Amino acid sequence: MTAIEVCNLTKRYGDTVAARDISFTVEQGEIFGILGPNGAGKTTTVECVVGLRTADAGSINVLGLDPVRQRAALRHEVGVQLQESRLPDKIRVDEAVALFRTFYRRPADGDQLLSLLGLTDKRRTQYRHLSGGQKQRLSVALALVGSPRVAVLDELTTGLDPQARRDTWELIEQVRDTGVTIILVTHFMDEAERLCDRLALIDGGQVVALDTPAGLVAQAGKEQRVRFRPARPFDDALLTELPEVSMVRRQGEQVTVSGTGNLLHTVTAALARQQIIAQDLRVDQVSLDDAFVALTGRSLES
Ligand SMILES: Nc1ncnc2c1ncn2[C@@H]1O[C@H](COP(=O)(O)OP(=O)(O)OP(=O)(O)O)[C@@H](O)[C@H]1O
Repeated sequence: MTAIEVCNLTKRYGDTVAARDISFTVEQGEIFGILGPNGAGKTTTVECVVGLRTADAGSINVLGLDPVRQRAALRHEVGVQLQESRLPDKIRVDEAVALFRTFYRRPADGDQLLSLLGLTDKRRTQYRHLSGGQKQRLSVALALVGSPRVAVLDELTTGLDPQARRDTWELIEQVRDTGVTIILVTHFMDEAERLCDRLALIDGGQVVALDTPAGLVAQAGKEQRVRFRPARPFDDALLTELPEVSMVRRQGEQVTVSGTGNLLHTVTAALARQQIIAQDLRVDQVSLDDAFVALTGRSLES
Protein backbone atom coordinates (compact mmCIF):
# COMPACT_ATOMS: atom_id res chain seq x y z
CA MET A 1 0.00 0.00 0.00
CA THR A 2 1.24 3.48 -0.85
CA ALA A 3 1.89 5.68 2.19
CA ILE A 4 3.19 8.80 0.46
CA GLU A 5 2.66 10.12 -3.02
CA VAL A 6 4.50 13.18 -4.32
CA CYS A 7 3.55 14.37 -7.82
CA ASN A 8 5.44 17.06 -9.72
CA LEU A 9 6.41 19.00 -6.60
CA THR A 10 7.99 22.37 -7.37
CA LYS A 11 9.20 24.84 -4.75
CA ARG A 12 11.00 28.16 -5.34
CA TYR A 13 12.70 30.57 -2.97
CA GLY A 14 12.83 33.78 -5.01
CA ASP A 15 14.90 32.94 -8.06
CA THR A 16 16.14 29.63 -6.64
CA VAL A 17 14.20 26.58 -7.74
CA ALA A 18 14.90 24.30 -4.76
CA ALA A 19 12.64 21.48 -6.03
CA ARG A 20 11.65 21.03 -9.65
CA ASP A 21 8.98 18.57 -10.73
CA ILE A 22 9.83 16.02 -8.05
CA SER A 23 7.74 12.84 -8.07
CA PHE A 24 8.02 9.64 -6.02
CA THR A 25 5.93 7.25 -3.97
CA VAL A 26 6.78 5.56 -0.70
CA GLU A 27 5.22 2.21 0.16
CA GLN A 28 4.04 1.42 3.64
CA GLY A 29 6.77 -0.12 5.83
CA GLU A 30 9.55 0.99 3.52
CA ILE A 31 12.73 2.88 4.34
CA PHE A 32 12.82 5.35 1.47
CA GLY A 33 16.01 7.36 1.02
CA ILE A 34 16.37 10.84 -0.38
CA LEU A 35 20.02 11.14 -1.30
CA GLY A 36 21.88 14.06 -2.78
CA PRO A 37 24.64 16.62 -2.25
CA ASN A 38 24.32 19.78 -0.14
CA GLY A 39 21.74 22.17 -1.54
CA ALA A 40 20.13 19.50 -3.75
CA GLY A 41 16.66 20.21 -2.40
CA LYS A 42 16.28 17.28 -0.01
CA THR A 43 15.18 19.24 3.05
CA THR A 44 12.83 21.42 1.01
CA THR A 45 11.19 18.27 -0.37
CA VAL A 46 10.61 16.65 3.01
CA GLU A 47 9.46 19.93 4.55
CA CYS A 48 6.76 20.06 1.87
CA VAL A 49 5.89 16.40 2.54
CA VAL A 50 5.29 17.06 6.24
CA GLY A 51 3.43 20.34 5.63
CA LEU A 52 6.07 22.69 7.03
CA ARG A 53 6.31 24.41 3.64
CA THR A 54 3.74 24.94 0.92
CA ALA A 55 4.67 23.73 -2.56
CA ASP A 56 4.35 26.20 -5.44
CA ALA A 57 3.07 23.45 -7.72
CA GLY A 58 2.32 19.74 -7.62
CA SER A 59 0.40 17.55 -5.22
CA ILE A 60 1.34 15.61 -2.11
CA ASN A 61 -0.64 12.93 -0.34
CA VAL A 62 0.52 11.44 2.96
CA LEU A 63 -1.62 8.61 4.37
CA GLY A 64 -4.57 10.01 2.42
CA LEU A 65 -4.10 13.52 3.84
CA ASP A 66 -3.05 16.81 2.27
CA PRO A 67 -0.06 17.97 4.35
CA VAL A 68 -0.95 21.66 4.24
CA ARG A 69 -4.75 21.67 4.32
CA GLN A 70 -4.93 18.75 6.79
CA ARG A 71 -1.80 19.58 8.77
CA ALA A 72 -3.54 19.26 12.14
CA ALA A 73 -4.58 15.66 11.41
CA LEU A 74 -1.26 14.79 9.80
CA ARG A 75 0.70 16.00 12.84
CA HIS A 76 -0.56 12.95 14.74
CA GLU A 77 0.52 10.49 12.05
CA VAL A 78 3.93 11.82 11.03
CA GLY A 79 6.99 12.15 13.28
CA VAL A 80 9.63 14.57 12.13
CA GLN A 81 13.26 14.80 13.10
CA LEU A 82 14.68 17.68 11.15
CA GLN A 83 18.31 18.79 11.02
CA GLU A 84 19.89 20.09 14.23
CA SER A 85 16.90 19.86 16.49
CA ARG A 86 17.81 21.55 19.75
CA LEU A 87 16.27 21.42 23.17
CA PRO A 88 16.76 23.64 26.23
CA ASP A 89 20.12 22.82 27.85
CA LYS A 90 18.68 21.93 31.24
CA ILE A 91 15.73 19.79 30.23
CA ARG A 92 16.16 16.17 31.33
CA VAL A 93 15.66 13.30 28.90
CA ASP A 94 12.54 12.03 30.71
CA GLU A 95 11.15 15.57 30.96
CA ALA A 96 11.57 16.13 27.22
CA VAL A 97 9.80 12.86 26.46
CA ALA A 98 6.99 13.67 28.92
CA LEU A 99 6.57 17.14 27.41
CA PHE A 100 6.44 15.86 23.83
CA ARG A 101 3.94 13.12 24.83
CA THR A 102 1.46 15.86 25.73
CA PHE A 103 1.46 17.10 22.10
CA TYR A 104 -0.10 13.92 20.74
CA ARG A 105 -3.40 12.12 21.09
CA ARG A 106 -1.78 8.65 20.83
CA PRO A 107 1.50 9.02 22.78
CA ALA A 108 3.92 6.10 22.89
CA ASP A 109 4.99 4.61 26.22
CA GLY A 110 7.88 6.85 27.29
CA ASP A 111 9.82 4.14 29.13
CA GLN A 112 9.52 1.71 26.22
CA LEU A 113 10.70 4.37 23.81
CA LEU A 114 13.73 5.24 25.93
CA SER A 115 14.56 1.57 26.21
CA LEU A 116 14.26 1.09 22.40
CA LEU A 117 16.56 4.06 21.92
CA GLY A 118 19.05 2.86 24.54
CA LEU A 119 18.49 5.93 26.70
CA THR A 120 17.08 4.35 29.86
CA ASP A 121 20.32 5.01 31.76
CA LYS A 122 20.25 8.64 30.67
CA ARG A 123 16.64 9.40 31.55
CA ARG A 124 17.63 11.75 34.40
CA THR A 125 20.46 13.41 32.45
CA GLN A 126 20.15 17.00 31.28
CA TYR A 127 20.23 17.59 27.52
CA ARG A 128 23.50 19.57 27.73
CA HIS A 129 25.28 16.57 29.27
CA LEU A 130 24.35 14.11 26.50
CA SER A 131 26.91 13.05 23.87
CA GLY A 132 26.26 13.80 20.20
CA GLY A 133 25.01 10.27 19.63
CA GLN A 134 22.72 10.41 22.66
CA LYS A 135 21.26 13.76 21.52
CA GLN A 136 20.65 12.24 18.12
CA ARG A 137 18.90 9.23 19.65
CA LEU A 138 16.78 11.53 21.81
CA SER A 139 15.73 13.48 18.72
CA VAL A 140 14.69 10.19 17.10
CA ALA A 141 12.77 9.29 20.29
CA LEU A 142 10.95 12.63 20.13
CA ALA A 143 10.11 12.04 16.47
CA LEU A 144 8.53 8.72 17.48
CA VAL A 145 6.79 9.80 20.68
CA GLY A 146 3.45 10.38 18.95
CA SER A 147 3.38 6.75 17.66
CA PRO A 148 3.60 7.98 14.08
CA ARG A 149 2.86 5.80 11.05
CA VAL A 150 5.45 7.75 9.08
CA ALA A 151 8.78 9.09 10.38
CA VAL A 152 10.92 11.62 8.52
CA LEU A 153 14.56 11.61 9.58
CA ASP A 154 16.88 14.28 8.15
CA GLU A 155 20.69 13.94 8.26
CA LEU A 156 20.34 11.47 11.08
CA THR A 157 24.00 10.54 11.52
CA THR A 158 25.80 13.72 10.51
CA GLY A 159 28.50 14.46 13.08
CA LEU A 160 28.36 11.04 14.74
CA ASP A 161 31.37 8.79 15.20
CA PRO A 162 31.42 5.47 13.28
CA GLN A 163 30.15 3.38 16.21
CA ALA A 164 27.32 5.79 16.96
CA ARG A 165 26.37 5.77 13.26
CA ARG A 166 26.20 1.98 13.19
CA ASP A 167 24.13 1.96 16.41
CA THR A 168 21.75 4.52 14.89
CA TRP A 169 21.37 2.41 11.74
CA GLU A 170 20.42 -0.62 13.84
CA LEU A 171 17.93 1.51 15.68
CA ILE A 172 16.29 2.68 12.44
CA GLU A 173 15.93 -0.93 11.33
CA GLN A 174 14.27 -1.74 14.64
CA VAL A 175 11.88 1.17 14.17
CA ARG A 176 11.02 -0.04 10.68
CA ASP A 177 10.39 -3.51 12.10
CA THR A 178 7.66 -1.98 14.25
CA GLY A 179 5.81 -1.09 11.01
CA VAL A 180 6.74 2.60 10.71
CA THR A 181 7.31 3.93 7.18
CA ILE A 182 10.53 5.94 7.11
CA ILE A 183 11.82 8.69 4.85
CA LEU A 184 15.54 9.05 5.42
CA VAL A 185 17.33 12.12 4.11
CA THR A 186 21.04 11.66 3.79
CA HIS A 187 24.12 12.57 1.85
CA PHE A 188 25.95 9.42 2.94
CA MET A 189 26.18 6.65 0.35
CA ASP A 190 27.00 3.93 2.87
CA GLU A 191 23.99 4.86 4.96
CA ALA A 192 21.67 4.78 1.94
CA GLU A 193 23.13 1.49 0.74
CA ARG A 194 22.77 -0.14 4.12
CA LEU A 195 19.32 1.11 5.14
CA CYS A 196 17.17 2.05 2.19
CA ASP A 197 14.78 -0.27 0.37
CA ARG A 198 14.55 2.29 -2.44
CA LEU A 199 15.97 5.72 -2.93
CA ALA A 200 15.63 8.85 -4.98
CA LEU A 201 18.86 10.52 -6.07
CA ILE A 202 18.26 14.28 -6.09
CA ASP A 203 20.57 16.75 -7.76
CA GLY A 204 19.88 20.39 -8.57
CA GLY A 205 16.30 20.11 -7.29
CA GLN A 206 15.45 17.18 -9.57
CA VAL A 207 15.12 13.43 -9.19
CA VAL A 208 17.88 12.02 -11.37
CA ALA A 209 17.23 8.37 -10.52
CA LEU A 210 14.86 6.32 -8.40
CA ASP A 211 15.47 2.67 -7.65
CA THR A 212 16.73 0.15 -5.11
CA PRO A 213 20.42 0.64 -4.15
CA ALA A 214 21.28 -2.46 -6.24
CA GLY A 215 19.15 -1.19 -9.13
CA LEU A 216 20.97 2.15 -9.14
CA VAL A 217 24.31 0.38 -9.21
CA ALA A 218 23.09 -1.74 -12.14
CA GLN A 219 21.80 1.37 -13.97
CA ALA A 220 25.27 2.85 -13.68
CA GLY A 221 26.65 -0.03 -15.71
CA LYS A 222 28.19 -3.37 -15.06
CA GLU A 223 31.79 -2.27 -15.24
CA GLN A 224 34.19 -3.82 -12.76
CA ARG A 225 37.77 -3.14 -11.85
CA VAL A 226 40.56 -5.59 -11.12
CA ARG A 227 43.77 -4.33 -9.51
CA PHE A 228 47.06 -6.15 -8.99
CA ARG A 229 50.84 -5.86 -8.97
CA PRO A 230 52.41 -8.09 -11.66
CA ALA A 231 55.38 -10.15 -10.51
CA ARG A 232 57.17 -9.20 -13.72
CA PRO A 233 56.67 -6.61 -16.50
CA PHE A 234 54.25 -7.27 -19.36
CA ASP A 235 52.84 -5.40 -22.32
CA ASP A 236 49.36 -3.82 -21.88
CA ALA A 237 48.31 -5.41 -25.18
CA LEU A 238 48.16 -8.78 -23.39
CA LEU A 239 45.05 -7.45 -21.63
CA THR A 240 43.71 -4.72 -23.94
CA GLU A 241 43.19 -7.27 -26.73
CA LEU A 242 40.73 -9.22 -24.54
CA PRO A 243 37.10 -8.42 -25.48
CA GLU A 244 36.05 -8.05 -21.81
CA VAL A 245 38.69 -5.38 -21.09
CA SER A 246 37.86 -1.72 -21.75
CA MET A 247 40.89 -0.04 -20.19
CA VAL A 248 44.27 -0.75 -18.58
CA ARG A 249 45.86 1.89 -16.37
CA ARG A 250 49.16 1.86 -14.53
CA GLN A 251 50.05 3.72 -11.38
CA GLY A 252 53.55 2.90 -10.19
CA GLU A 253 53.70 -0.88 -9.94
CA GLN A 254 49.94 -1.23 -9.76
CA VAL A 255 47.85 -2.18 -12.79
CA THR A 256 44.11 -1.41 -12.87
CA VAL A 257 42.01 -3.19 -15.47
CA SER A 258 38.41 -2.05 -16.15
CA GLY A 259 35.90 -4.12 -18.04
CA THR A 260 32.82 -6.30 -17.99
CA GLY A 261 31.86 -9.99 -17.90
CA ASN A 262 33.91 -12.36 -15.79
CA LEU A 263 36.76 -9.89 -15.66
CA LEU A 264 38.66 -11.48 -12.81
CA HIS A 265 38.83 -14.88 -14.49
CA THR A 266 39.65 -13.39 -17.91
CA VAL A 267 42.52 -11.29 -16.55
CA THR A 268 44.05 -13.94 -14.30
CA ALA A 269 43.81 -16.58 -17.06
CA ALA A 270 45.57 -14.29 -19.58
CA LEU A 271 48.32 -13.55 -17.06
CA ALA A 272 48.68 -17.23 -16.12
CA ARG A 273 49.20 -18.18 -19.78
CA GLN A 274 52.31 -15.96 -19.67
CA GLN A 275 53.32 -17.27 -16.22
CA ILE A 276 52.75 -13.85 -14.67
CA ILE A 277 51.64 -13.91 -11.07
CA ALA A 278 49.14 -11.19 -10.05
CA GLN A 279 50.14 -10.06 -6.57
CA ASP A 280 47.81 -8.15 -4.18
CA LEU A 281 44.89 -8.98 -6.46
CA ARG A 282 41.68 -7.04 -5.69
CA VAL A 283 38.28 -6.73 -7.34
CA ASP A 284 36.38 -3.44 -6.91
CA GLN A 285 32.64 -3.66 -7.33
CA VAL A 286 30.74 -0.64 -8.59
CA SER A 287 29.46 1.22 -5.53
CA LEU A 288 26.51 3.53 -5.07
CA ASP A 289 29.02 6.38 -5.17
CA ASP A 290 30.17 5.25 -8.64
CA ALA A 291 26.50 5.07 -9.63
CA PHE A 292 25.96 8.65 -8.49
CA VAL A 293 28.95 9.82 -10.52
CA ALA A 294 27.69 7.93 -13.56
CA LEU A 295 24.18 9.37 -13.20
CA THR A 296 25.05 12.98 -12.36
CA GLY A 297 28.56 13.43 -13.71
CA ARG A 298 29.98 14.33 -10.31
CA SER A 299 30.77 12.87 -6.93
CA LEU A 300 28.45 13.19 -3.98
CA GLU A 301 31.37 13.55 -1.60
CA SER A 302 32.83 16.60 -3.40
N1 LIG B 1 14.50 29.47 3.28
C1 LIG B 1 15.22 29.54 2.16
N2 LIG B 1 15.33 30.70 1.47
C2 LIG B 1 16.04 30.78 0.33
N3 LIG B 1 16.70 29.73 -0.23
C3 LIG B 1 16.64 28.56 0.41
C4 LIG B 1 15.91 28.39 1.63
N4 LIG B 1 16.04 27.10 2.03
C5 LIG B 1 16.81 26.50 1.11
N5 LIG B 1 17.17 27.35 0.13
C6 LIG B 1 17.97 27.02 -1.07
O1 LIG B 1 17.29 26.02 -1.78
C7 LIG B 1 18.20 25.02 -2.26
C8 LIG B 1 17.85 23.67 -1.70
O2 LIG B 1 18.07 23.69 -0.29
P1 LIG B 1 17.75 22.45 0.66
O3 LIG B 1 18.04 22.86 2.07
O4 LIG B 1 16.40 21.93 0.36
O5 LIG B 1 18.82 21.41 0.15
P2 LIG B 1 19.38 20.11 0.86
O6 LIG B 1 19.54 19.11 -0.21
O7 LIG B 1 18.53 19.73 2.01
O8 LIG B 1 20.80 20.58 1.34
P3 LIG B 1 21.61 20.24 2.70
O9 LIG B 1 22.04 18.83 2.59
O10 LIG B 1 22.74 21.22 2.63
O11 LIG B 1 20.66 20.52 3.82
C9 LIG B 1 19.57 25.53 -1.88
O12 LIG B 1 20.10 26.23 -2.97
C10 LIG B 1 19.32 26.46 -0.73
O13 LIG B 1 20.31 27.46 -0.65
